[in-house]
Amino acid sequence: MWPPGPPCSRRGCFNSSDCTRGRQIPIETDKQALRQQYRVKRAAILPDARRRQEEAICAHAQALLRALPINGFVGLYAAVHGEVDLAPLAEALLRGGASVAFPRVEGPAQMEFCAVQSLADLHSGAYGIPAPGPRARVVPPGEVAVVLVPGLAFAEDGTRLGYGGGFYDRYLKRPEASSVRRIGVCFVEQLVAVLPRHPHDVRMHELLTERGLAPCRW
Ligand SMILES: Nc1nc2c(c(=O)[nH]1)N(C=O)[C@@H](CNc1ccc(C(=O)N[C@@H](CCC(=O)O)C(=O)O)cc1)CN2
Ligand SMILES: Nc1ncnc2c1ncn2[C@@H]1O[C@H](COP(=O)(O)OP(=O)(O)OP(=O)(O)O)[C@@H](O)[C@H]1O
Repeated sequence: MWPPGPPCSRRGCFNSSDCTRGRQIPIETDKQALRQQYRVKRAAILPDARRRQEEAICAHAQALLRALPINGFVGLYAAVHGEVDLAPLAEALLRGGASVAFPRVEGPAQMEFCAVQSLADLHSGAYGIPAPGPRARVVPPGEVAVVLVPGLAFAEDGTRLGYGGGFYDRYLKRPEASSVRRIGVCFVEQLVAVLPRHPHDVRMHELLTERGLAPCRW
């Protein structure tokens, strides 16, 4: 910056007043800025590339789930706001007779996974997201074998940035959910080296992108 503005207020720092060295940025502000940044990044993926990437992600997921002896439910999600659309995977799993569950927001702080037999069982729910209706059976977390988790961004260590409701964190922190295999799902554009992490943030075991499944290093 020229001419130089007022000096940085930090003692011993000779930079100008827009210097960010040594400033304690609150973690929430940081997350909000990152949410906006990754919403924009995800929206910038062109339709053709997105279709190819989603096809690859669904194919990797299907191969993975076919190879697993799954006794229990696969927790999916109904994509919104440009999340990776797993509908073809959901259709294939349901056709193959797998037990499939989708999240339903139960209140300001709680989410449950509920059993569905068909994608037609999903109706507009909280936040306008398609969700199982009120009569759908709640699957106890202990019966959920694996959950595919959407996010705005994921870090290499499995830290996830969601929309800020804390629903997945609260769900996955429940002691009955401790054995659920947690797989974050995103496009490679949403991968980041590090993300801010709160003590309540529950990390993913693996990340699934169009490149395949990668374990998270904790
Ligand atoms: N597909 C999907 N289903 C899901 C979630 C999710 O992240 N994705 N959830 C995960 O927790 C739960 C719903 N949680 C949500 C929490 C906050 C907002 C929210 O505040 N949305 C903003 C806009 C977000 C954006 O445009 O990026 C809003 O409505 O103003 C939405 C959903 C359950 N179902
Ligand atoms: N286990 C928990 N117990 C109590 N509060 C929690 C817990 N997990 C998250 N929260 C609350 O939820 C809020 C949002 O958390 P965070 O910013 O990590 O959301 P997110 O993971 O991005 O959102 P989402 O899971 O809905 O996509 C936090 O400010 C925190 O108060």
